[in-house]
Amino acid sequence: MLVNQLQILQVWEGREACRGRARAGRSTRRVSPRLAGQPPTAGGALGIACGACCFQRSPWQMPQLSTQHLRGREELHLAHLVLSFITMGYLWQEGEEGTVKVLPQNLAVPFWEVSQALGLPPILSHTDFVLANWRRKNPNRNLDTIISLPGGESLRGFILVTLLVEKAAVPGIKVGYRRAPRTPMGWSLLAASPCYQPPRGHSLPDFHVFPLSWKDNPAMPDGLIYEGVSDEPMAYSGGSAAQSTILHAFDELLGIRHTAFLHRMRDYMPPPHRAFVEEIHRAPSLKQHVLSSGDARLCTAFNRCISALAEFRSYHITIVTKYITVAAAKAKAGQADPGDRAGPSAVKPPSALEAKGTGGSHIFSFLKSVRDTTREGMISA
Ligand code: HEM
Repeated sequence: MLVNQLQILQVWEGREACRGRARAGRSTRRVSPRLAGQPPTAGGALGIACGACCFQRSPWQMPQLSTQHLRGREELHLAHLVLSFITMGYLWQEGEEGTVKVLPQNLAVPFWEVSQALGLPPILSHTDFVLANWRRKNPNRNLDTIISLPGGESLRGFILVTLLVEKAAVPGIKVGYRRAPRTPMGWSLLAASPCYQPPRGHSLPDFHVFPLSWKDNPAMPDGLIYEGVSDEPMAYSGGSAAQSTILHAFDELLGIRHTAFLHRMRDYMPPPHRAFVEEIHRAPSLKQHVLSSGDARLCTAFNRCISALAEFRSYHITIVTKYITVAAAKAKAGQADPGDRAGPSAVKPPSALEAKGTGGSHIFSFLKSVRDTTREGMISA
């Protein structure tokens, strides 16, 4: 079977999958086939809400997907989204133990080709997980994700909340780009903060599937071999909102310099986003302009933007604290989120976030240092 662009679109919309299931009278498999003593499949164990059953065969048996029919950025992004989720399902279907070291050629080659065409790394990034992963339920209704992972409603809520934060930042980005000193960027960030709250009825997410990295990950110390692409393993960081362009753009606009880690995250942005951030970096300094103007009102407006950015980051730290504490407590009690169909083991926080004696202290010191560096960007009176 040659999977062309149309089939990928059908996978996206889940229509073919649903029809296929209806014809065959079977339901979507949600149990790990490896655990069930069957060969692993590309998407089955993911419980992907869309067309996973199109990929109910092992990637080793699956025909090599052709990317030659994909046209335009939208289709490429959609293909990247689908291939990245299938890859994640294949690699992590049994959690962090017993991870595979080789991505089969049938999956690796098309994933690599689509990634090259988009200038994105061949891994599920923020671009896939959030920016490309939404649709309207119908023209007048609310947003929904295209693909989700086990994690129930809470994970779907997390994806959409992050998307709303991106949306809330748009006015700030627009004004910031025009570099008007009386930017309402601060308001934009303040408007984004409440978006952090889980939507009504949704609890905090159980990210048992995170971190989905094969860089600096003890479970995959050498990275991943993309069969048919290279014999050498390659290492990539998984998706994180640290790869979101909005915060990088605001930081550059306000002259805030951050860590090597955050800089490295720019490699995970779509090239036009990266170019946008770099263009702001190259432009004459806004802070210098405000300072040399000697205008007290400009200084106040500038500082208000810095405060809003620091407040936003403080709020984020509060949410991350809640998540780590709640997830650790749930894991201890062996409780699952009611919306999570994957069972009690699913509430186990990922090892990188786990309070393994450190209480996740490395994460908090990182996030706090980013917040404190932001505060240091203030113009003193
Ligand atoms: C329960 C929800 C969340 C958790 C547990 C969480 C966790 C984390 C963690 C652990 C990091 C450290 C970097 C990394 O490991 O990649 C991080 C960074 C970051 N997160 Fe979140 N996050 C959450 C929600 C959000 C949302 C909704 C946004 C909105 C865009 C966001 C934006 C960021 C940004 C921009 C960074 C980079 C650090 C910075 O610029 O301050 N996070 N997050």
